[in-house]
Amino acid sequence: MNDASPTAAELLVAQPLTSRAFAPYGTLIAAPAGEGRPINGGNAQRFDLLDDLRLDAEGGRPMLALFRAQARRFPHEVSEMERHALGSQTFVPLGDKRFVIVVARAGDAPTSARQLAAFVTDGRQGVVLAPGTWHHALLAVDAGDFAVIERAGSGVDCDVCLLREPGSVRL
Ligand SMILES: NC(=O)N[C@@H](O)C(=O)O
Ligand code: NI
Repeated sequence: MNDASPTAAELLVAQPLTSRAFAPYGTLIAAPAGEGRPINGGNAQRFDLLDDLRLDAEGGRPMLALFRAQARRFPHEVSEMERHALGSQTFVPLGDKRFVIVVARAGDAPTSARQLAAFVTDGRQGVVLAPGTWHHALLAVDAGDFAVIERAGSGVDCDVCLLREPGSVRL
């Protein structure tokens, strides 16, 4: 008889998103401090943020999508993760909209929620998920629109894994 007590389901606590903590999974997007480069006769400032979005592998093309997300209820179940092996996926809130991002490093599929990390944005931050980073589908804290930039190609670039040991994530 197996006398090992069943392990309690992992409850992930979403940590404030920082560049350093998110580095294994991708890139944090935030408006830089200070002034941008004056453009348009000084009527605007330009901030060049990223020029390495990985979107063209195997004939891929950049896709700009709009996700009109409903607010999720937290704690939220985490039992299914996905990855886009051929391209990055970028999420940028339109307006002050927080979201939770649950991730695992690219590579072998995670099997347990214990292998995951969870972050919550400050409402203005966005993220670029590096190609192959395992992640939960968008978990909006605040309902609203998100600009999403990803690779569009001939096939569907989305591998899904079901966690043998699921968990949940809370704010
Ligand atoms: N399904 C879809 O387009 N969205 C996911 O890739 C996601 O990460 O939210
Ligand atoms: Ni995705």
